[in-house]
Amino acid sequence: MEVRHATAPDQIPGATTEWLRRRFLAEQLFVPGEVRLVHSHHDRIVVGGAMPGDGPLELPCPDGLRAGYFLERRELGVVNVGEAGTVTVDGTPYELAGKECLYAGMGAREVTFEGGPFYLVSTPAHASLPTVKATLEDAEPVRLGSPEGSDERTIHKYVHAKGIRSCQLVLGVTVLTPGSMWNTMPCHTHERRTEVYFYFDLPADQRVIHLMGRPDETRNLVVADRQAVISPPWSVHCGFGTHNYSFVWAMGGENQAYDDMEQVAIGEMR
Ligand SMILES: O=C[C@H](O)[C@@H](O)CC(=O)C(=O)O
Ligand SMILES: [Zn+2]
Repeated sequence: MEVRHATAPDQIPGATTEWLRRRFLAEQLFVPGEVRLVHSHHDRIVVGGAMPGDGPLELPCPDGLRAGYFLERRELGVVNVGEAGTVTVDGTPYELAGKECLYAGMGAREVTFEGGPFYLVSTPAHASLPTVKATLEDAEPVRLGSPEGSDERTIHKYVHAKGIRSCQLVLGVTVLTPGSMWNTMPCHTHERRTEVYFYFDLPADQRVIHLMGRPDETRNLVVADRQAVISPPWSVHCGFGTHNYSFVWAMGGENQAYDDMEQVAIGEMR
């Protein structure tokens, strides 16, 4: 498991492209036959990729977690970012089609993956909540954006206060309509939550230009398919693609009501 230490906004002026990418971008989460994990000390979010090879793959418990098993004091969100797949939690199989989600609660001892591949997000947990699967339709799709703003998209909220219950995880999938390229504009910060964007369904030769940093000191990361960007509470997170795409957004922190949200007017951005 790779460790990413916490960062502060005063590190951004003067930061090189390479420094920003090492701190905030997870480039290689998907390797056949492996579960790859990245632990950010921002809200202790762990993100990862599980890409089964020939046989099923088991969720490991990396030494760095200092736990008896992965979900001993954590909860987990899984999204199938590929084709058909199965996630088995303590012997119960859950079939997930592309973009479908499974929440596994604290205390589940064995999680195995077949097919997929699967994107993983885990946050610390204090209570054991039921393991639940949801389809895109279960997530009550919300249409946002307009053709004029080049940001028509559908938001599917999976894990949140009125959806699948969790201790702190909030997670969903946003699908851009062909012809649209922008997500999350006007952008925002949320002081009580760290968020990770995982971009997928992007052709291999296309990129998303992801904007991060304080609203008045932004930087960009050029992101390829199946890469994730860690957004600390002080950072904006938004982007535009050279092609339409989808992304999983997931948050950890103490706020699930979204009332820590600070909207940024487009004209305030620098
Ligand atoms: O805090 C909320 C998150 O940044 C996302 O839900 C935003 C998003 O999916 C979008 O506007 O497309
Ligand atoms: Zn956000």
